[in-house]
Amino acid sequence: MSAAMSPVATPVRAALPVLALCVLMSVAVQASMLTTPLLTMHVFDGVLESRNLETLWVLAAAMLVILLLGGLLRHLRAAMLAALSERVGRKLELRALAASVRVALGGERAVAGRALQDVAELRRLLGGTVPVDILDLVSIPIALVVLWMLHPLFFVVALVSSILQGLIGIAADRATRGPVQAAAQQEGRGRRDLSGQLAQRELVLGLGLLPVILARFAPMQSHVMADRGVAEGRARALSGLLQLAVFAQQLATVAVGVTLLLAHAVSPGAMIAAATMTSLATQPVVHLVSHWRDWGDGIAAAQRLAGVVRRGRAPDAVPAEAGGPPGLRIEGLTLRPEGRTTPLVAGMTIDLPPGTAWVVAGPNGIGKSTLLRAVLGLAAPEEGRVLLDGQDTLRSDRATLGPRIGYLPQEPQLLDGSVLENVGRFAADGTGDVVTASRLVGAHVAIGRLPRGYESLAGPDAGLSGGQTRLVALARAFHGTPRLLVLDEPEAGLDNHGRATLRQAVVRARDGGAVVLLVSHDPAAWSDVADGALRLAKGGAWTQESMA
Ligand SMILES: Nc1ncnc2c1ncn2[C@@H]1O[C@H](COP(=O)(O)OP(=O)(O)OP(=O)(O)O)[C@@H](O)[C@H]1O
Repeated sequence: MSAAMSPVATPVRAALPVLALCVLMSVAVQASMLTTPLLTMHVFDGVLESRNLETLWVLAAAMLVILLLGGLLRHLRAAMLAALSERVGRKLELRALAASVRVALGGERAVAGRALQDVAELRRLLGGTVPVDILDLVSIPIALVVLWMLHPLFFVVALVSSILQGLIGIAADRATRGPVQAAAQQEGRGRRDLSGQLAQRELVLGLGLLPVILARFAPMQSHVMADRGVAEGRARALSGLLQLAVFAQQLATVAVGVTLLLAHAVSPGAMIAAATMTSLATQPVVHLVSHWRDWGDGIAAAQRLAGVVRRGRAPDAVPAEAGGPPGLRIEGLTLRPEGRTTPLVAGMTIDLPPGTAWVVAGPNGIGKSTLLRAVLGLAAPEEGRVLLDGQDTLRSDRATLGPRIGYLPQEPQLLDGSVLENVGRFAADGTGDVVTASRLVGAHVAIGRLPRGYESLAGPDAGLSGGQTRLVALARAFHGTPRLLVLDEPEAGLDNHGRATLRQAVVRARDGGAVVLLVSHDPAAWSDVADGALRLAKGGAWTQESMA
């Protein structure tokens, strides 16, 4: 398996012992199936000649027992493969989700949904008939050995046919994979665009945009159908070719058998056994080719997942630097998001000690929010690093760093759960802390007015107003005693009283030893609270100004 597939290969590697057992079971299952033609041969050659019915019954009973055992093993193997696919699927799901959340930071918001669909696709593939068919391919070498023992010419016919069928299988993969992948990509893109646009339901209906959006979706769907049609056509043609190859093999085996029989080189039983064995051994190849769509979609899903997991790999966490400066150190930071020629921030180096507050200022679109995200370790810089109390925020264990940070994004959102859980960051206890944080930012009264107070539901579909959402999110930012408080335009939507309360909350956090960084379009209004301003300008220029 290639390096690109390694994120998928790793959980599969962990399952190797079980897979090895499944291979052994497959050998036994196939051997049991291939025993039948051999016993039939004995019936033909031995029983018919000796007319000994007792031998016939013994052979029949032996055949029955072997077939029953084979069936039992087949059943056991199916159960083991199902459990294995479930386990691999669960591991993949967690990896894919964690990675897709990190990929989504770069702006690909729908990536998590797609990744989950891909895991489901892969689960279907692993839990379906394809792994069984692949394992059953062991029938081919077993049959080849037995055919060699019956007569080398049977072996040659089977070998040539197996190679031919294998080549047809590979051709089927090559011919169908491209169009299947193209169709899946188009479909994914189209669905993402459509669901993104339809999420703005009021806008879409209000402005009468639905017909336009659906009209744009239709041609994309027909491209998908066309790609799938091409793949289906090719697969049908190759499947027909495969059937032909199987018939040709059976005919060749019978022809060789009759020739050898006439030359007294084999017995009639051996000829029948060779023909039956040949068709049994080719069954898994025929199945694999006829299930082209399953493995085509599955492989495409695995490749997409591998891409997401690779792109979303968390940077290796490094321990905090012993003797690192307390507070926030921004060291040689250059930010240049993908696709930009000029940096948003160039070579920023500053120390912001604990117990200080700073306003980040600059015109619209200059890079203020991006700087805050880089400080939090959410956006990777082109150069430089950010240390919070000596801990690199990008290369850190987020579960440890998270509780030390308070963050109000520019467009705050709440997660599905109660207001209490949202403010308290889903910690098991700490109602007191939640109320303290809510009081501090002036959210307590507004929360009290909600139908179920702190137990009211929050989250995207809970129906909280924009103002209520901002207040709850502000309380969440101040919850606990964050060492770093990052607030992106915290005054937005607040009235004069709200602003005054927010100011007091910032003073409390600052005096409690936090470093506060806040974006404001009116830095002068913070002059009595902030120690200074970081001003961003065009081309990555920046200045640090004192407000004292
Ligand atoms: N991940 C990214 N990929 C590409 N471009 C990005 C990325 N992140 C930010 N940008 C671009 O960087 C620029 C600065 O955006 P940012 O939101 O940081 O500005 P801002 O100063 O906070 O703006 P505003 O005051 O309007 O909120 C924008 O042009 C934005 O499109």
